[in-house]
Amino acid sequence: MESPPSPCPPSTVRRNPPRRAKKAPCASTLPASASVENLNVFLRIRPLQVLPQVLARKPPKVESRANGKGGARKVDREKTGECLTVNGPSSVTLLAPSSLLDSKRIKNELYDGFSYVFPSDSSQKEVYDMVANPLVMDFMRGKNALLVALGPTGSGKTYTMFGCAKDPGIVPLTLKQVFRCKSQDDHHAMRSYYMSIFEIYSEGGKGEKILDLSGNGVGLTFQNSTLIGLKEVMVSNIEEAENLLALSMLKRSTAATNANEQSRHVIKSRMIAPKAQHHYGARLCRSQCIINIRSADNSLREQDYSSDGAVLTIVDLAGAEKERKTGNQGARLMESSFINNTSMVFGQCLRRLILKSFSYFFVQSLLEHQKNPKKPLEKHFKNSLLTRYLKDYMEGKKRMALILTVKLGEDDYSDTSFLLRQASPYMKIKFTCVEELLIIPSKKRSTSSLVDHCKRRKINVSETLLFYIPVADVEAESANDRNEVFNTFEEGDAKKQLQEMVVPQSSSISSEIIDAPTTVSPTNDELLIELQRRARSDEIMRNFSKALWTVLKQYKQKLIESEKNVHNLSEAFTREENQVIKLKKELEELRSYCSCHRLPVVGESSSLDLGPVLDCCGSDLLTTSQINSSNIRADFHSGDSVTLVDQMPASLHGETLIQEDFKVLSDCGPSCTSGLINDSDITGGCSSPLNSFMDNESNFPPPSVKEATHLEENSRLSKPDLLQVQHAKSIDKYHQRRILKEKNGVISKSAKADKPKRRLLPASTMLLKEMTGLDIEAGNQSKILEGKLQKESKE
Ligand SMILES: Nc1ncnc2c1ncn2[C@@H]1O[C@H](COP(=O)(O)OP(=O)(O)OP(=O)(O)O)[C@@H](O)[C@H]1O
Repeated sequence: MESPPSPCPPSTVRRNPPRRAKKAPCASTLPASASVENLNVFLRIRPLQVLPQVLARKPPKVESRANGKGGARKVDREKTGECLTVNGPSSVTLLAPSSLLDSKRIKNELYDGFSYVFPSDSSQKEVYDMVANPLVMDFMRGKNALLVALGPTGSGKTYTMFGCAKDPGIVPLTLKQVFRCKSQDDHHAMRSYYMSIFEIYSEGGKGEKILDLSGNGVGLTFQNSTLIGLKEVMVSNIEEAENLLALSMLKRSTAATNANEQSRHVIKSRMIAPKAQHHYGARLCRSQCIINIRSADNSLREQDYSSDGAVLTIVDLAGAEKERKTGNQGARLMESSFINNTSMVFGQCLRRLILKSFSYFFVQSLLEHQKNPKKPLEKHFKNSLLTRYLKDYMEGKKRMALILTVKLGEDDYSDTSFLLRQASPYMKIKFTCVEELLIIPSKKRSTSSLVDHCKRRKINVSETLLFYIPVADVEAESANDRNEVFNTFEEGDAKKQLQEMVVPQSSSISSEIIDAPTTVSPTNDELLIELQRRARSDEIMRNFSKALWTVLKQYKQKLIESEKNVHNLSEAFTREENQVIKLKKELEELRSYCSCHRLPVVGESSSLDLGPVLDCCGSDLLTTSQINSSNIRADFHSGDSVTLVDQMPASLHGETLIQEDFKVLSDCGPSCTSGLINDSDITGGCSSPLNSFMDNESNFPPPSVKEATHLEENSRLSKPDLLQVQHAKSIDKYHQRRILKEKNGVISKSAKADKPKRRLLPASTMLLKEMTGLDIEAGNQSKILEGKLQKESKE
């Protein structure tokens, strides 16, 4: 039965949406197969003054508040100096101090939707029954559970969790309940229980440390989501468990700050025996204390114990405090910063859970992630050791409950207001993908058969679906929430996409389930477990694909870089090739200029002027007289000619010739291409290249008168004689030019050094012999012999 939302007076602001307060779950009412649950957030108000008579008085009757009216207690703030009034079992009003109210800056605030509000006169037993007992029952059924106490310093967290000797708190009462069940139920009697207690603290604010309280009090390290070295102590009965608890509490690091000086006075005034104070941690603790109770199946081998069984975790957080108020300095200030940081991170994780419970969280974050892959999915739990340890809870994979403790005094208004504002949205958190750990063997078997069946049916369930299956199955309230979720999406693609993702898949899965053979009739709970398992494997695959994606991206980057390199190299190669082509062209050009190197092809009626040929060989030792021009006349055509350079020995290829000279000599060439040399060739010299050379060479002296007459005489000579004359003239020109250049210092020493040597004579002769088939030397020798004979005959 649900109570109507509390009315909100005009002078009061409603801080959280008017939700129908849920009936506080208790052992008897909590359904075993509840699949979707809200996070239970309880509020406990510490009495304004903790007097011995408070402890001594009898606890009020629970029924009077449970009906929704008994808890309401209108308090006249002016009279009591209280800042909080209880309106009902699920709502409170925070009364602003009169100074702030008068300035109209602040209004009274109404906080609604708590699982239950424990007024200041609530007893420990009452708190246990409402808060912890349902979790203990779940634990005994094999479900994991977590209970966390949150609140400002001195608000009664430790008191609520541990209590005192006379009035034990949640932890000792839990242990009692566990061992009572063990003794009463045969099934539980088969199980063993292990306890581990440790604290996370900061020594002078220098990093977070973990201390094993249940073991030897040694420091622990946290690696890969496990505490290394944490000792689990097996407890067989309530006495053992209580002793271990008392010993551990003695080890717990404590220190008082200015802020809880008052509390210390309270302790003193309560006149609780020091032993009792220490017995259940009534000291003021500046560390996060974590108590684990684990159940294990006796039938399992020892090595399997650690992985088996449910765990009930109870956390007593160190109280957040305002540095301004405490006046902490130095190491104490650092320490309180660490505590505040842990509280803040814890709050961030819970706020993230709120989004997650609205189902579209994953879709939204995945869409965001797809848009901007560099943006990491936020993981606040990594920011503190406690939240890292409680990772599964912080990700909504396991159930938990919160108990907020607040102080009632007007001085505590800001602390109380801060906590209530921070915690009021936590009530929206829903557990939709809790990983169930069923320890009952029969259930295990049925689950595995269901898993096999589902495998056969190839039911494909995505994580998104996981959120909606229970939503579709459960009732109207959940359906409304789903609509809320859809409505939060803007009209357009995103909404369509989400609907497409959800609706067809859920319909397909339901049809699959309907089609399934009637021999297997899995319950919703079992189906949910299977879906959760699948969601987990989906998540693993998603993470794997993310990693793969990252690696592929890196490879792609490398590929692009190497492609660029290849491109650059190919460009360089093309440049080099062009360069080579250019150089080849230049070489060709040079060769083409060097037409005098062309060897005449011996034709049928070839007539050759050997002058240029001899010139090009640099054979200045050859004289016209040595050449029988009539014998070596050749008529060659440019097209048929074979280059002399190609056929010359390597030693003659431009190595022994001075380049400059080579050019000069080569310039004579084209004159030869015209076939037989005309008279004009002799008088006018060579054809254009030679002419141009002659014209350009201003330093070249014009022919003397003597030479002119000699030329005239020559013009009357026969053609073979003319050839001789032309040859002699070109050699003459060559010599003249050399002398001129030497004078002008154009020819360098090295060039002089490269001057053709005498030994070239046989080579050129050989070449000529080869090319023309004429034996110049033989001819010369025969000439000499002829001359000698003539001389002798004259004599
Ligand atoms: N409901 C209560 N009834 C009687 N005494 C209470 C109650 N709540 C708290 N106290 C007393 O108030 C004092 C401070 O409480 P407690 O040490 O539990 O605060 P705390 O929130 O744990 O502080 P811290 O965060 O600094 O550890 C203690 O002496 C405790 O006995």
